[in-house]
Amino acid sequence: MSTTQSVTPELKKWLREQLIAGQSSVDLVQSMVKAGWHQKVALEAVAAAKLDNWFKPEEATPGVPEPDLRRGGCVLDAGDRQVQVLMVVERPRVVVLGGFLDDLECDALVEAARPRMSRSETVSEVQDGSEVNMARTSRGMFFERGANDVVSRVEARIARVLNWPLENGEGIQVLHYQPGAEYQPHYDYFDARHASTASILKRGGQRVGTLVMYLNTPLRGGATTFPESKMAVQPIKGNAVFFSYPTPDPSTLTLHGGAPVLEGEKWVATKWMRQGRFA
Ligand SMILES: O=C(O)CCC(=O)C(=O)O
Ligand SMILES: [Fe+2]
Repeated sequence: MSTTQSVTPELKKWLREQLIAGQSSVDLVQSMVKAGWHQKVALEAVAAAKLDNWFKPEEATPGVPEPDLRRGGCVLDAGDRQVQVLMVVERPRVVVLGGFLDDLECDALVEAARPRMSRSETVSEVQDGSEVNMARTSRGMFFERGANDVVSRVEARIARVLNWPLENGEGIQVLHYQPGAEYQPHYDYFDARHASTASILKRGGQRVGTLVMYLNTPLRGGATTFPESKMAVQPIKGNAVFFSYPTPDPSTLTLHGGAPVLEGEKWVATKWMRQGRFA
């Protein structure tokens, strides 16, 4: 063969499939060499196929909130501050953000929420409305959208970083977990089988994304866990975990929970984002 071997689209496709099927790069290079390819060409072709298999942000699902990661930025411009991109996962779609809130914002949210906390409720599975649920042993409250200056500032930041209209966001919810308290794994979208879902969906449609912001750092425990992908995000003050789910379906792998707090306490603020305007 000549030294100007060129890799055909068919070969690229085959390499990508082999990599997805679990073939090692070394084995693939060896089989290409056996088939007459120059080692250098084979190495480059396999490396290119590996890159092709990596998640391409421009192919992100439309119709859900999503930070702009197209240019591989490690830091996002949130308007009034720079937010760090700490981890990016394709499926479930999870992005961990660093420095989303500053310490003063975290403290202000906790202090504004503290006098208004009551035992958290979840949407009732049997009747219209919500009820106290043993799976959720935290205490919580909701801020109306734009409830105070800090809430407004944080809501504007969320809309900008996640490219999602502020009007599609529910009011921020603050949760407080004492030692032993947890939020057992659940999906944030509304389950079509529940009696109350039809009336909930009239206000802005389904939830399609969640941002959980950590308002303090517990001493031990309290991670946000994604059991299906065996992933845990540690709750560090000021950081946030974002995840999205284009369909209200377990295939999104967005089952998640708040692991029990083992020592200290845990405060989070959650913003749920709807498909349409949440009025
Ligand atoms: O506390 C956590 O880490 C998770 C909170 C959560 O799942 C929610 O607010 O929907
Ligand atoms: Fe949740």
